Amino acid sequence: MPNYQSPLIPANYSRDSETSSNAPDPIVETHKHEAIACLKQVVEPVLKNNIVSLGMVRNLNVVDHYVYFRLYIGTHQQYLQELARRALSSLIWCKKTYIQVCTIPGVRTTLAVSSGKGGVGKSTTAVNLAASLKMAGARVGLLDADVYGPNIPRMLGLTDSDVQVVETEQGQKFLPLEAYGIKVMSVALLAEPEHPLAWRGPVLHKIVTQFINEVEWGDLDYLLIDLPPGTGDAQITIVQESPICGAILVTTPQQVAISDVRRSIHMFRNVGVPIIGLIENMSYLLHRGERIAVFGEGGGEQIATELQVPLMGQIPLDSQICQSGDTGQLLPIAQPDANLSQAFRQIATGLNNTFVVSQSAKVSSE
Ligand SMILES: Nc1ncnc2c1ncn2[C@@H]1O[C@H](COP(=O)(O)OP(=O)(O)OP(=O)(O)O)[C@@H](O)[C@H]1O
Repeated sequence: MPNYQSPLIPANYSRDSETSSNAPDPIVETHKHEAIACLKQVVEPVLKNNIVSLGMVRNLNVVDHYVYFRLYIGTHQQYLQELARRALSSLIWCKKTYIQVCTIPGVRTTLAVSSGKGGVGKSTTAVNLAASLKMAGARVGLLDADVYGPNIPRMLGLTDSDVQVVETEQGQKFLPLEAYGIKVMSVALLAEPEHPLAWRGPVLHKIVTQFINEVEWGDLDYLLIDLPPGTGDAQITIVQESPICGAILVTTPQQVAISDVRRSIHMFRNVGVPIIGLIENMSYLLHRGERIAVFGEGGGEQIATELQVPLMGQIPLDSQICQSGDTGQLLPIAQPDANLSQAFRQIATGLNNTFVVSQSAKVSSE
């Protein structure tokens, strides 16, 4: 896998030993549980949770007396590797630990923006959230990985732009474009215009891993990844291949959108990626100071309570957001006092309190 530190596979490691028997070896299973229990003692101090619950430890395997796993972390969290190694050293049977560190160089916090179904305003949310984070002083990148409908370049007025390739120490990389101070890369920028993006299986996997690893982002506080809607191949590949710290789910108040969100939440939990929260888009229409619930009421709150995820914010319907989508003007920048801009600002502040502000507080206290 390009740009990931080489996995130091033990010399006597063989994939056959993973598959030689269908029945799980009870000793291996016990050792795996013990290894996970040790890793659960390693706490990420800013997020105040252990690295297993944060979805940072994946593909954990025990072969003979060796523990192998992938550690998905931000560029500022390299120290967790040493803490994980130390935690495992308490296992008397464990002779050596092999950790494959998976990081996007320069990127601190990678967040996925996802939705259970298409058309709920996922890309609109990703773009406006990126703009609000940028307005709050963060360095932001936006990766449009919606292979089935990449429309972020159009939303940012970047349709005719060419992507440059640069030489770096790690080989050739794509240079992201920039709009409103946000770094942008999209599958649409690499595809032929008007050519349908019907990527599947290995091609999809290759494109996605290239995207994640072969873009020269520079230093970013946040990389927002706009995922394709739903819970299919493409989403799972991206989520499994990238150091995503958490997922933000976008829904509308309608019942049908909510049942899809439920499926999405289960998918993220199955692959061990924490849900940061839920954004209810198109929540209401503001008319003469009154909120009109065009698509029903309370859906976001209901699912947030049911599945125990925070409701990060409710975004109103606003016809101006469509204009901004079509003309490349962003409401949080052009009209920071608009109701919709304020709703996004509140969400950005919440994220900054979790990921960036508290992190700088940590750095200054060190
Ligand atoms: N809060 C809002 N108020 C008014 N219109 C909105 C709002 N959010 C999104 N829209 C409009 O809804 C349409 C769909 O939005 P968008 O493309 O962001 O959805 P999506 O979930 O990313 O769709 P897909 O996943 O199918 O690409 C767009 O025309 C967008 O301008």
